[in-house]
Amino acid sequence: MMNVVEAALPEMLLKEPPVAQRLADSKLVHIQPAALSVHRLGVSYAGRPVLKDVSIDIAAGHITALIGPSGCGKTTFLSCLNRMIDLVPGSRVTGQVRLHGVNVYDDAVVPLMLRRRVGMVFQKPNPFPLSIRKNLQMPLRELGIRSKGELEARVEKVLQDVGLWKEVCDQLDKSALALSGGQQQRLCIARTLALEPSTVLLDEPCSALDPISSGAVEDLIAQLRGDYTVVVVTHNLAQARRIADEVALFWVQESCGALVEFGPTQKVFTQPEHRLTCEYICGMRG
Ligand SMILES: Nc1ncnc2c1ncn2[C@@H]1O[C@H](COP(=O)(O)OP(=O)(O)OP(=O)(O)O)[C@@H](O)[C@H]1O
Repeated sequence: MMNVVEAALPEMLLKEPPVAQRLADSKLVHIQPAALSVHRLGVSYAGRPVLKDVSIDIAAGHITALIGPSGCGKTTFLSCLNRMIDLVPGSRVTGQVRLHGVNVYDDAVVPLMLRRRVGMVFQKPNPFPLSIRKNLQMPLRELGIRSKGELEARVEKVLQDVGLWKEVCDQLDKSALALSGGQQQRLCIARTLALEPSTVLLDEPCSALDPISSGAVEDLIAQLRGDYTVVVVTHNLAQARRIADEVALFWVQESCGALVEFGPTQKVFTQPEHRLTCEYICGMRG
């Protein structure tokens, strides 16, 4: 289901209306069932290939988990989806990533605009060293919201959305760094959601947290289903099984990361097609 923001997405990603018009005219912009369509993606760092020939369709509104042993290219894959990879010196990307039909590597796409639509949350919570309120007002101001009343209402809304409002409503002017790790991570997710993304990328969002905080963040991720397209890297297979609609297993093959298996979670965990998947989920490999 497309919301208004997604419907306007291609234009918002592009620098100039004439380019958007040209793409629309050439029928390159059209709605696809997949939110993200990755075709023959390859990545190298300083000439060393680390990911090869990955093709995958990520369904809109679903949660897709990326699993696999350390170094198989999960983070690299994730960072191609919103072009965070552009920030790594010496990185080179080949192939295509299409977001609702738009090639995100098109020259006309503005990476900063893309990253608003495709937000990212990292392993270690990274709130700004500012108050809780300011952490959220900053992205809201980026959206052009200036009215004090609207800013207050939006701050409350995103905190409600991540289940933090009751915990922090009487301490909004306290430093975000004084929150627990789990609260900081939920605040970082709130900060990402404040920019009204269509897609949220999460790179091992629970692995730096204690079990209780991890559970709270996991519950929050599960609640994003339907409203956002979510791609999450996790080493926690039980977590992938609990929250993901689809699972992608990556592996290092011939010294380079590759996609081994991709499919519905239930199928990957109970009837895997590949021996490596079977061995990995049974704990015999990886
Ligand atoms: N900035 C970089 N410069 C050079 N090589 C890199 C860089 N980032 C990652 N790599 C290499 O690319 C390969 C894939 O790394 P990546 O972090 O994507 O794997 P991963 O599956 O996410 O690993 P982990 O589960 O340990 O986080 C590894 O061999 C890694 O050493």
